[in-house]
Amino acid sequence: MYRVLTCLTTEHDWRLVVLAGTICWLASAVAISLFHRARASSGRTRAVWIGLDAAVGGCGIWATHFVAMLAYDPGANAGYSISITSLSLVFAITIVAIGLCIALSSARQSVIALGGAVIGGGVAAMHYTGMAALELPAFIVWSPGIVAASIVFGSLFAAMALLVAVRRDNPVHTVAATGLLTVAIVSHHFTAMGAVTLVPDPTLGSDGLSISPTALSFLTAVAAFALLGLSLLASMIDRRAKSELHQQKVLLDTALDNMSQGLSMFDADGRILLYNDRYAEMMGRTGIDLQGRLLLDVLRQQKALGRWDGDPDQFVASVIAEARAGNSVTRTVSRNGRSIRVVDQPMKGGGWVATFEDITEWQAVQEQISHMARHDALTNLPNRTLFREQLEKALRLVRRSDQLAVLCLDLDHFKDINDSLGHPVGDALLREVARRLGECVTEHDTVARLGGDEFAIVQFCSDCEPSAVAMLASHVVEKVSAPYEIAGHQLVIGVSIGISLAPEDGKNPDELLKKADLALYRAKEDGRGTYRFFETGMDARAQARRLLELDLRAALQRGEFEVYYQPIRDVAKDVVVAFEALVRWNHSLRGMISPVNFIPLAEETGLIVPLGDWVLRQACMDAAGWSQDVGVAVNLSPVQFKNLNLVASVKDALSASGLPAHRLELEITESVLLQNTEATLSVLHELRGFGVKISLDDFGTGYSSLSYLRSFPFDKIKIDRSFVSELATREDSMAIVRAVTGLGKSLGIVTTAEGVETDAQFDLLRQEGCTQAQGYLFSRPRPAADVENMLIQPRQRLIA
Ligand SMILES: Nc1nc2c(ncn2[C@@H]2O[C@H](COP(=O)(O)O[C@H]3[C@@H](O)[C@H](n4cnc5c(=O)[nH]c(N)nc54)O[C@@H]3COP(=O)(O)O)[C@@H](O)[C@H]2O)c(=O)[nH]1
Repeated sequence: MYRVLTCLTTEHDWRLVVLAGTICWLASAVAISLFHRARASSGRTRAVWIGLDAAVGGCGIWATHFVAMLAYDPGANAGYSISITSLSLVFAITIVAIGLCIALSSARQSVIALGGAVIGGGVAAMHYTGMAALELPAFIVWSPGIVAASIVFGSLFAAMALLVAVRRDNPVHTVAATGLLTVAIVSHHFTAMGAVTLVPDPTLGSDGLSISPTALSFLTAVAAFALLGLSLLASMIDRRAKSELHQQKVLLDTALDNMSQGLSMFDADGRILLYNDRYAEMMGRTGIDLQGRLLLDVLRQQKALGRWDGDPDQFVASVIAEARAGNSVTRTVSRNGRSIRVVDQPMKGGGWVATFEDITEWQAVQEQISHMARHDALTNLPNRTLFREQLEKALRLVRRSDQLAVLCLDLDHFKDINDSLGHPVGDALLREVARRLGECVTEHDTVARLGGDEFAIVQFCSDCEPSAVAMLASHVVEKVSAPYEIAGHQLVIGVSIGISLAPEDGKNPDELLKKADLALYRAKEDGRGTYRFFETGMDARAQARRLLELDLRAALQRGEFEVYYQPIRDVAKDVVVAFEALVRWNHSLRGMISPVNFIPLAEETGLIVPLGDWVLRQACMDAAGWSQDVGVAVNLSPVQFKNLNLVASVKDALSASGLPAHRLELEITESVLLQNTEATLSVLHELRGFGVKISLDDFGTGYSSLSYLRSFPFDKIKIDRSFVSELATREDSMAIVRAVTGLGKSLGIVTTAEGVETDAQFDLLRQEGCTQAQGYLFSRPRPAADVENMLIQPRQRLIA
């Protein structure tokens, strides 16, 4: 130890020692920093960092040595062999590289310490080779103990330096590791120098290929500083780039971890490069290490655990092929009862990015929307759209031995129930009808609600009896017609059914529905509450109906209508007190057409409005010219009440004819009061307000006739002829007539019996105190020209 200190204090120039120490510190700082870079990277990048670190470290050690040698005064002129000096540099770089490789090969402390010790060995190898390059007129005698100590110091401190460096890549540890590595090099050098004893020998000297210590040291110092400076700069740039990269990674991780979607990125071989937790969670891959693994391995593992049931090889091969072809693929998979939409988007270089979205709720909403678009909200039955689809499907499947029938259903007089009892009752009734229809069919059949009170059934039946459709239809009629108990009301409703059959009646939905509709129309015409199959003639009837409609429009223009009058007599006085105006159609080709054959069509088409207007004007005009001031009764259709001009039309008819308002009676049926009651009552009050009389026609045939009497102060009740015709034969009819006439008397309302055909009926009506009578007994409806005759010939039947 004393020898080492003596060498340091007496044989070295301190200024150069400080320079050597500075170079050594810088070289150590750069070497530690590059060591950190090498540790933070992998593969080829790591190899580059190791190479650079070895070069910098080796050069640093080498430069330190030769600057320190400049500080050494051996007492004689010295030179350095170029070849051995160069060899010492190669030793320094190579052995430092080996030490670094060892230290970076494992995370174990012992291996890292070994790597550090090898680096210390490299320092020693360089030093003693460098000393061998020294050319002096003397030879060196080495002190073995001190040589050994120098090697131990170098290796020990270098090992410690790496152990500190790997603890953490922060300034404190970096400075500590740098200090330890500096100590390793410096302690080794000066200890080794202490082992030297020079024995003068004038025969020894330079071989002429040596460089002077001053020149070598200067060049070494400059080169070392330049190299170290550049390396330090490279390391700093790298550190900054790494730091930015790290920040970006943190941002990326934050974004990935907070995404509602799952995401994973694969290279061209299907290796997982990146993924977020949501991906692992959605695909049931939590708890397994996914980073850097091949998707194929992951899927095989999942399959082995029973968590994936596909063919991993086939699946991965197809995904890779699609990515290579540059195709974007979307598919929906099911995991843990959830639906996941997966989109594979190809990347440059053959890899792909996969996004995973949980679409379970979205799918449920879509299904709900689709269900709503194809089902009726009230009954949850298929609507018209779905019905057509199912009919089309059934038609595609139908074979020769199958039977396919389309049944169109219409509830009889549903509107009356809906209007009189309110929509909630109507809705409940429709729901109950739907339920009953469901009970009538099999799982092969479809029941649909086409709208309002229209339903339809497709009966699909393989190898069944031809009568199966008829059986179904009559079962439906029976079932639907059974009484209902809804919101405290006892209701009865009938159903009419039209049936078409495939393929005989048609091969497409439109044809079949049209024909079932025609048959339905016939069922209604035939009294409702029944079913009818389509027959060829029905087409012709429909055609005739269409022609009638066209004719009806033209008839108004051509003036083919005529008003007939039927007298209404006062029972007590036995005189005509009014005439009912009844329209007739004097068709140019078909002769006289009864209103029962065209009024319903006129109402359906809206033509009743201009026609009714015309009758009103004509009746007022005719009545104004009669010789006696008797009344004139005009029928108003419910459709006319929907027309906002009704009051104005009545006023116009009166003012145009000059007929006093009190002579005009307007007859309305109960169905008028069923529709939009408030507005209807206000029109009735307005009409009555200027003196027109209002009569309630066909009394007793509706749902709640009595209640209508409370809703409006009618001037007259007309007892329906269905009661009058059975007056003499049915006690209940008699009771009804008695009740109505009694009611009229007590309310001060005139009662008119319609359809009086016999003296017996007339006598009974007189006995019951009925105010007025009308019917064939007195006269059939007659042309206007016969009115005067009817006025002067009381109770005499006029031959029609
Ligand atoms: N909105 C309008 N409706 C009108 C108009 N003109 C007629 N009608 C309605 O058409 C239905 C059929 O009328 P019509 O064939 O004229 O039959 C009337 C009488 O002929 C018939 N009647 C009269 N007495 C008897 C009888 O003794 N026996 C018997 N079998 N039938 C008889 O009754 C019809 C009159 O009924 P009502 O109107 O209820 O008083 C009919 O509903 C007419 O209302 C019109 O211009 N507008």
